[in-house]
Amino acid sequence: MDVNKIVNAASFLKEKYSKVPKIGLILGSGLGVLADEIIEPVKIPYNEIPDFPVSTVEGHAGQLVFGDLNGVDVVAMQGRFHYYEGYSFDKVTFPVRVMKELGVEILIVTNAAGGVNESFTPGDLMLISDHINNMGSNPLIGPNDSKLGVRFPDMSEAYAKDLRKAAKEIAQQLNINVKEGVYVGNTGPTYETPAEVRLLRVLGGDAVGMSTVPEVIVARHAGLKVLGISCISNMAAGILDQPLNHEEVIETTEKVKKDFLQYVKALVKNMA
Ligand SMILES: Nc1nc2ncn(CCNC(CO)CO)c2c(=O)[nH]1
Repeated sequence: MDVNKIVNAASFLKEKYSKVPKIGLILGSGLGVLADEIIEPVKIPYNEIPDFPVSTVEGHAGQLVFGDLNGVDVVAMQGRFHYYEGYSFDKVTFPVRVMKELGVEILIVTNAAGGVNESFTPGDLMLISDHINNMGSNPLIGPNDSKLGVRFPDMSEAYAKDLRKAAKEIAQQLNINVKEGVYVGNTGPTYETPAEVRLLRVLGGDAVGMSTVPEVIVARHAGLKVLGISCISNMAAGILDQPLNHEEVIETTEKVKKDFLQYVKALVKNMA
């Protein structure tokens, strides 16, 4: 990872938005609607930001949105980058490095995911308690730049306990039934097979997706606190014995957006 590119991109963005965002948000498939809630937004298309990739997936816009969300200065990624798009892990996680350089302290990462835990129902929100990196690689492989983080980062609390505790309390206050579980990150772009789902369940997985793990690894390397939320957009392969498709993912996230918006806005306010 080239530190000069991180500093250059951050300098470009600081010219556009002078405040220091405390919270960074990565909005998954169909969840970008949260960025539309940002007050006095400053929107910067990814293709204008030096060394930023561009999103190529339906349900992922392609812009950074700075502004006020429930009284807190935030920067939201309306559209994320995925390894399956052909981007390197460096490219996928570059926005997290830039968020750190901008002064972000807490990263809220969201995604749409398949339910591996058979007690889940499409439309559930799941607080991520931990993750399993099933992507066969790691964004930190290669020379370590100590200016960015330590060589061997601790991952025993990748998802901050205090933030998760507060998030569960807020869910109760809002009467939102939030699950909690382990997110498994696959490379994609294929959805998982029924046999893989059975393996992931044996391994302790509760939800499966194609993102989040690289961004969280880099966020922890950079010293950001992390809170993760999955929107269970369908059940994983073999559970309902029906084919999986991206259109269903988008449809389900559309159905849950009211609860999702209310919940994440309350979480942000609590982090002020
Ligand atoms: N069974 C299952 N359901 C899912 N819903 C969302 N995703 C995350 C992947 N999202 C892709 C394709 O929808 C777009 O980024 C998945 C997944 O990987 N598996």
